[in-house]
Amino acid sequence: MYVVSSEQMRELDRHTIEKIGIPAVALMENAGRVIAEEVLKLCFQKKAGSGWMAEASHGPAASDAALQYGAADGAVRRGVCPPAGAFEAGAAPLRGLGPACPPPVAGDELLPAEAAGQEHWLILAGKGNNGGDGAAAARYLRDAGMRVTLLYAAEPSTLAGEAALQRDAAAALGIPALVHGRDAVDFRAFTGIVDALLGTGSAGAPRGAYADLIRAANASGLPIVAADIPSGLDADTGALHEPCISAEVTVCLAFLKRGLAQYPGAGAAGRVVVRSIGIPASLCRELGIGTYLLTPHVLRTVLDADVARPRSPEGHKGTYGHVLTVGGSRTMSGAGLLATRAALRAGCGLVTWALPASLVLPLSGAAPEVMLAPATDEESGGYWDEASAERVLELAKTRDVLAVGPGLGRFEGDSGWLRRLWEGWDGPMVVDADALNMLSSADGVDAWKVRPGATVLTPHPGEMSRLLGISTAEVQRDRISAATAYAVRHGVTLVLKGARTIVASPDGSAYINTTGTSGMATGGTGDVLTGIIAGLLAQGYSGPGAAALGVWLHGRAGEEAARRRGHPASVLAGDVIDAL
Ligand SMILES: NC(=O)C1=CN([C@@H]2O[C@H](COP(=O)(O)OP(=O)(O)OC[C@H]3O[C@@H](n4cnc5c(N)ncnc54)[C@H](OP(=O)(O)O)[C@@H]3O)[C@@H](O)[C@H]2O)[C@@H](O)CC1
Ligand SMILES: Nc1ncnc2c1ncn2[C@@H]1O[C@H](COP(=O)(O)OP(=O)(O)O)[C@@H](O)[C@H]1O
Ligand SMILES: [K+]
Repeated sequence: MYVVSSEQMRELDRHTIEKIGIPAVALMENAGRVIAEEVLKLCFQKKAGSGWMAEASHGPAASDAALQYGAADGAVRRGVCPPAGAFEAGAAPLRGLGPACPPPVAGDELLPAEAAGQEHWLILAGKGNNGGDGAAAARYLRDAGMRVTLLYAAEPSTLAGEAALQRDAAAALGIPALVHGRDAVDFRAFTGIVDALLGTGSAGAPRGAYADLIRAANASGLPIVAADIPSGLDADTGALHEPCISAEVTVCLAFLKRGLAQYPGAGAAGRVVVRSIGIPASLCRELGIGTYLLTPHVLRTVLDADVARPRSPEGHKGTYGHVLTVGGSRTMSGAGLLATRAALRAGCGLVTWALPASLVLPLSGAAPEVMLAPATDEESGGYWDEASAERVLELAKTRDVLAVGPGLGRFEGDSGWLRRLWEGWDGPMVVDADALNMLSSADGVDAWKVRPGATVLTPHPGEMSRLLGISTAEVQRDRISAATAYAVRHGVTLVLKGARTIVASPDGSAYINTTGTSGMATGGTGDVLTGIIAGLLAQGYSGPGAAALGVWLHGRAGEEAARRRGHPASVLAGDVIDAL
């Protein structure tokens, strides 16, 4: 699934209208229609969930709707909404039972007429095209049997172009139109709100009437369906302006906007449904859009990485590569162990763990599948030293991938030590934890050799802030840009961790992950990720492929660990490895 910025969305709109010849008003008409459809589905879901449908439905309308949602799987009884964007034409006829053909279904009747008649929705409309979408949606909702009232943020005469056409069409149908500041509005008279105040053309915090209406809508307690984005959300970064709509559903038009894929925006948007409005997806490819939501389909088709991870029946341990983990120290040996075990669970053939010499004996047997290699002299007291770089390079000669950082600690001359590995080892390398801090404190990183092998950096936001020399808050304000800019500039794959982890590749493309759980906010899960990515690199995946598949699998394993434990709060990093 493509993820676009406002600027890219404008380009896609322009191209569709000017080059393909689809009139702007047709796009807006489609927008209005899909927004209305999602409102009707939400109403249906709420009615079905409340049991109203079962009690009140003796008439044909309710059974029509049930047919449309495929009642056979029990979805209607449980009040579960059908999959986003999926409209069933009708349930399959029951063969051999009853009439051969089901009765005709009114395809537009998404909500039984009786239920629609109980709804009265307030459509908040801005003066731009987002407001035009709202006016178009109002007509479809009215046509479905709902009462609707438009509330304009500005004098309706200020609407222009397609939005003015939609305003006039709604007025011609007699849809009541109120204007903020002129007409008194009691929000308690309504059953739901469509937020069509501000879309991708908005800039900065909502002003004046827009801010008043957003506050009133949030305070009303009514369900809010946002058109395209919640008003007040920065569509590019996911930052929330004050105030910002808190939506139950966001009907995102054409393509997912960046701000809906990142927190805190994802939280304000509620359930996000991306609906087509006639802008062809092939245009994204033509216009070079390279930001994606990370799905198994994107992994397979864009990154050549299959979540099924097929293995050759005749493969042997040599087929799947050998990882050298470089990490662990006296007070943080567990980090090295977690990365090492995770690499094995990710499916590589062999793992050797290089660690300070005095830790070898105490840790022998901690993971029987792992080989241990002393990387320092006995005197190091369980910590790393500058001289160990040569020994690590020697060990690396017979291994395929280096995973450097978990539990490493800092030591005298460590940035020079990292540079020795960076420039002396040409194969794939994962750089994490204190190795990232060594990189941050190194002088003149730009002069370091460009590595021929894949280089994957896995910072959390704090480590990213040190790499960029900006605050963590600044990193979080626009995570996609921060990750992409660094990856392109330094020719590395950069994994910016945290909820909705971003994988940025050196060619400028970026992938936003959606797997994972808050249960993974616990010490050691980052070390597990490092091991997984190293294990995948050893099996021959590209840097971006290993990083993206690794992040996806890591999140899925975290979800599974939370399920097994019964609560996310009880997940330990080791559980994530066990769930792989
Ligand atoms: N063909 C297309 O393009 C299609 C577009 N589509 C839809 O259009 C949306 C984009 O529409 P858009 O570009 O007209 O901008 P939009 O989001 O309505 O806001 C602009 C208006 O808001 C105002 N305003 C801005 N910032 C403000 C603030 N902070 N506080 C207060 N006011 C503020 C600004 O006023 P101004 O500052 O210019 O006086 C201007 O009047 C897109 O999200 C999708 O829903 C679909 O119909 C499909 C076809
Ligand atoms: N709320 C969350 N949702 C999804 N994933 C999360 C969440 N919180 C943390 N994670 C994941 O857990 C891992 C934590 O890594 P990190 O901060 O490096 O921990 P550590 O250094 O203790 O190993 C990252 O992969 C991060 O994306
Ligand atoms: K909106």
